Amino acid sequence: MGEYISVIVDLPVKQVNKEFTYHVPEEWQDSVHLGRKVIVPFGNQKKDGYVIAKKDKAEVETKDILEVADDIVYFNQELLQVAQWMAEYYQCYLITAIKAVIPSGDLKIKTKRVVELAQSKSATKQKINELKNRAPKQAEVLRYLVDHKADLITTELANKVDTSSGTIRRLADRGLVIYEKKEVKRDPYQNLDFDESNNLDLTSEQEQALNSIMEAVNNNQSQTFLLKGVTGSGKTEVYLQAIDQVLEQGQGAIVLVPEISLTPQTITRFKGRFQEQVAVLHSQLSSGERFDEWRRIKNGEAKIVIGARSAIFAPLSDLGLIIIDEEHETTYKQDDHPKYHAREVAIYRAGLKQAATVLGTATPSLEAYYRTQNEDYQLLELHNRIDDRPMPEVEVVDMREELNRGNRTMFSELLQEEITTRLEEEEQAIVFLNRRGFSTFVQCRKCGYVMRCEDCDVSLTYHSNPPLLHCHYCDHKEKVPDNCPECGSKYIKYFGVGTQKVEEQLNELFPEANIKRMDVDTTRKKGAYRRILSDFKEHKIDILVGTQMVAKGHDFPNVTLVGVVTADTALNFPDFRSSERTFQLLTQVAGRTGRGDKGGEVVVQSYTPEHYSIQLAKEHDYKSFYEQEIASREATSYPPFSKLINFLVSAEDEDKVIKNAHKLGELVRGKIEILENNEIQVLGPVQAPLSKLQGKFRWQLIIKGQELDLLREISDYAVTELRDMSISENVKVSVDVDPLRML
Ligand SMILES: Nc1ncnc2c1ncn2[C@@H]1O[C@H](COP(=O)(O)OP(=O)(O)OP(=O)(O)O)[C@@H](O)[C@H]1O
Ligand SMILES: [Zn+2]
Repeated sequence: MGEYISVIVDLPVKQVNKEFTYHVPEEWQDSVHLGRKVIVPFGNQKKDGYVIAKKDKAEVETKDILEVADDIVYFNQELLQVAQWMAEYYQCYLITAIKAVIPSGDLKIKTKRVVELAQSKSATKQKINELKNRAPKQAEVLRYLVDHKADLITTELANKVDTSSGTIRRLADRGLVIYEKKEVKRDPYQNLDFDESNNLDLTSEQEQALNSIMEAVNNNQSQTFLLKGVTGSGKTEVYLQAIDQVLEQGQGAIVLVPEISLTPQTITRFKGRFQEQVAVLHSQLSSGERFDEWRRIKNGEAKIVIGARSAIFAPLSDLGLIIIDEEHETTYKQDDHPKYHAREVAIYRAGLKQAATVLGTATPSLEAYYRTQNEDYQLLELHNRIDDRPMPEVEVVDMREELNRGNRTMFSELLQEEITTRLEEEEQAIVFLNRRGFSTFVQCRKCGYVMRCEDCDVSLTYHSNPPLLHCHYCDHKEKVPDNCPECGSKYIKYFGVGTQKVEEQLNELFPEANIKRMDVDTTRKKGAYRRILSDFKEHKIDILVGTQMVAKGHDFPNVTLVGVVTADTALNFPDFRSSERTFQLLTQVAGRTGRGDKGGEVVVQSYTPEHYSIQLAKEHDYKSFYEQEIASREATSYPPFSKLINFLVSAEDEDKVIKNAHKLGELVRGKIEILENNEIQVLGPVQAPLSKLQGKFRWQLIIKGQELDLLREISDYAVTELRDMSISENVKVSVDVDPLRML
């Protein structure tokens, strides 16, 4: 039985994107099965491969596998199905999808050599009596081992009884202790205390939401819910109690949060309720720590997984519930192959297991809310904040008028007044700006030349400490030139505002206040993020300045003011979702205030205050925003009224990129003609908005239509044809199904 196996070879190329059959020698036949990694002869090479099935016979002549790679079972049938679905839906190689699903990096089990008693306790006690006078230290060590179950290595044990390692060696020589290899679990949270928390009494809205979710869970229905709850309405408490009930039924749950919300506060809330049953997976863990958490999940020790996007692949055996918090966040979509969206993967996986999925947010993506309208998803709403706290008052300030009145600073009079009041009242404020650095571009005043990254077609951002120009796309850094590289003049000037400058100006205006900045630049060091947040919580900081990082997820009752320095940054992006992004971001950041009983206010500064995203965010009016936005999507037939595939053509040689992009366009249009379809639209090819990145020129092409299957057929055809042509050598064509960002 099962002499043969089907293997997916770890070589991401088109010709290899299929199953290969190998023979398994007798000695390995029991251990080699689905999910195991093997080493196989491939051509005249050795390659890794993953077993996706066992077979009794082979249709073709087969070779023997060379080796079994390790003793890890990387995936089961369920996760294989998820990978297969991803490969098909997002058009990538199966091996690429499989590798997204399994753990990567250092997959070694950490062990230590601990000292243990060689004989039974009663036998040892006898020896202690014999040794007591002759070798008192040796007796003490034995006594310690009788009394404690400690798993200590030699030096640790020697320390405990204040002796040297030699004592323990002598005991080993006498055959009284032995060394045992013991597994060590790397636990990234072992040094943290979690305050235990218990279920709160739910509000009636929370109760209703919970009941609907549990009805689906209890009936094994793979229903998707959209839990739309205003900021501070207690969505997290609903998740916690749903999970509690899922656990009681012996099932497990996955909770996805955006990487940026994976704050100590969030983890504490889950660990505080469920202790070591919670496993945490995110990119800041070492691969060893991640592997240990992965194994805790796999062997059933941890039944709740909280993590960023890729935690959707956690190897839980009996999945009952998936929660996706802040469902609208773009980080749920992966930028590299497989370019999956965690929400779609979640819904697929939940379908396999008859599990329920809950998408939670205050500002649903248009796609998700649309799906509640046609009853694909079930809508659950929390209209009110906990304790009926009012939504924060939002003031929109027209910065053009400020300038007319002679205010040349970046802060409106209103914002300055409000900050002053907060400081007097000993309350706290958050000041938000979605751009880091000091000045966002540097320009010669004489000739107008803007300093740009050589490898990316973007302007360089000036950072003040140390004074360097940074590329935010490739992390290249360079000195600020004394003279303009173009015309040689000395009139180099700094324009645009970043968080560093905001911090500096706030320090000038409010010298007595304690001001801290939180963005990528101040949180690089391990633990920095946690420290800033805990300082803010303990009110060691009065004003927290920052990017997205300050905008999301936090629950600080003493924050009574949020200032948005400019609301317009996202609006100017060339993307059909820019209004949606702006509305979401403003609503989220506004939601960080008024969470305690002191109320809260928001000051939003803008140069386009009349824009509906800003006006409706001010009114906390999602419904009107949705209606206005969905109408414009329908008129232009953008998602959710169509499906998109984006092709990105890139290479170091610009001419080649242009040629290939046009050829791709021809192939796509030709195929559409053959299909006699006049509904599918082709947009482009055009130069991508980010026209050069890390030394590569970029063009793009979008196809848009009702039926994704048709779009995929076109894409498959065009990409394969192009790949076979000689002009495409050294050119990369990357396919993105359901693209979220089109830069
Ligand atoms: N039923 C309840 N009774 C009392 N307090 C509650 C209840 N539910 C939640 N809370 C508290 O209300 C606060 C806000 O809740 P929570 O953070 O869960 O809201 P949220 O909807 O997830 O917020 P956001 O989307 O803004 O991050 C928290 O401090 C939470 O502990
Ligand atoms: Zn660059």
